[in-house]
Amino acid sequence: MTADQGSVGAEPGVRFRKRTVRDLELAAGTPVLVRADFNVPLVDGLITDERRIRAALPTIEYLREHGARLVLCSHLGRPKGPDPKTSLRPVAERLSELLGSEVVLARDVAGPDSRRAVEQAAPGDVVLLENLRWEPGETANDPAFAQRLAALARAYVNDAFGAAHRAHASTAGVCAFLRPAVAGFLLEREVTTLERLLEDPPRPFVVVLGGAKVTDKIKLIERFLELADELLIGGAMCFAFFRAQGHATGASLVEEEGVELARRVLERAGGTPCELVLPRDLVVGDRFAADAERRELDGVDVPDGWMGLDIGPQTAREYAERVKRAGCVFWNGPLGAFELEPFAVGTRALAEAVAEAPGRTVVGGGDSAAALVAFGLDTRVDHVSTGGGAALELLEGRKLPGVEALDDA
Ligand SMILES: Nc1ncnc2c1ncn2[C@@H]1O[C@H](COP(=O)(O)OP(=O)(O)O)[C@@H](O)[C@H]1O
Ligand SMILES: O=C(OP(=O)(O)O)[C@H](O)COP(=O)(O)O
Repeated sequence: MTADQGSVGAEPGVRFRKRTVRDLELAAGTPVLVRADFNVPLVDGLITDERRIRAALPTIEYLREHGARLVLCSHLGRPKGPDPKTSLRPVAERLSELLGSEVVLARDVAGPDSRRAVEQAAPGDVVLLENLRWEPGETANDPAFAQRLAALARAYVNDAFGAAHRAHASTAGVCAFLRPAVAGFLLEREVTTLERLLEDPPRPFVVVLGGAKVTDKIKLIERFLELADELLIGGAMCFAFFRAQGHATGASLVEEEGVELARRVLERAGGTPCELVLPRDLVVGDRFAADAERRELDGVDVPDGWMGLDIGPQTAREYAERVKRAGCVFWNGPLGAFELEPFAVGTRALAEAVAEAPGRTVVGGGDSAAALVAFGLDTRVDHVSTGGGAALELLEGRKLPGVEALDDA
């Protein structure tokens, strides 16, 4: 419906169990270590999607206004050690522009240059450490590295929702050495928005799941069969269901391991309050390519030599209608091979329906968020999560180490 990416605070009606930046008592110049998720996509050194940087601004601005010295840190990519290609310099430059003041990029990760930069910073200044993953102690959650990070500041704020499912030195280990340890506004918003889907969703609650693999999403499917009113399935994942039902799947991407899981889901769905909905028609191609021959099938039996690459027009219309009637919609995973223009129609129709839906709309990160951005519709959804894996783990009911480590409210 409308964008709330800039809004801060817990989702109304949901209590956040952790202390937040609002609970910090900050004297002028207090150094605060802020873990953000600036893991943004880069092409030739240029940031192609800056939503994660913008989403961190409310916490950064709040701390600056309260006179803190900010010590920002993040990972970028999965480097095995220091590598200029994964430097946070492009992030420091973009953040400087967005804040309208210089962000000093330290040359190391909590080493002598970081310490010097923090010492020289004035109240309201921002220092960004280099890529946390240049240090092996980060992913190993090494206490010695966590202690080095902690020594840079007198309070810790975690605002890195996208990395909250990682038990790393900067997301979890550091809290053993640095208190208070509180959540930033983004982390609070993400957790409470997603938890509300599990606790008290406006009804009817319609969930749309797509993507490649049933095995990736099986826990989510099982959870939503108990919680949602309607569960609409799309993407290559539906071929495991069709195979389990005995339909021909041609050359479609079928995950063998997923077929048995899909069979179990189909058996269980009858005994739940949720309506499980599969596509009624499909678009097929003669190969996985943008210039493939494209055909619309009136049904779901895929002929030999063809592969299902999108939901068909009847299914797209039906899913759009269900989404528009929903009190609340959660969408994760594209409904077809949306990177290939001829097979993006179903995913685009769903994205448009989510944008137009009058109910509450929440989109998980990953490819569905990328699709929304590509279609220019991301600002018309109530909440687009900045986390892919983190959002799914939270919705599966798993505890996020980056949240658990913080001070209880
Ligand atoms: N019918 C299909 N055939 C082949 N690939 C598909 C099909 N539907 C979706 N995909 C692919 O699935 C990928 C996304 O799957 P996944 O990573 O599970 O989603 P997400 O990142 O949203 O969780 C996309 O690259 C998309 O091209
Ligand atoms: O981009 C991220 O994950 P996501 O693609 O699941 O949203 C996070 O920054 C976590 O990165 P990681 O999966 O390398 O730990």
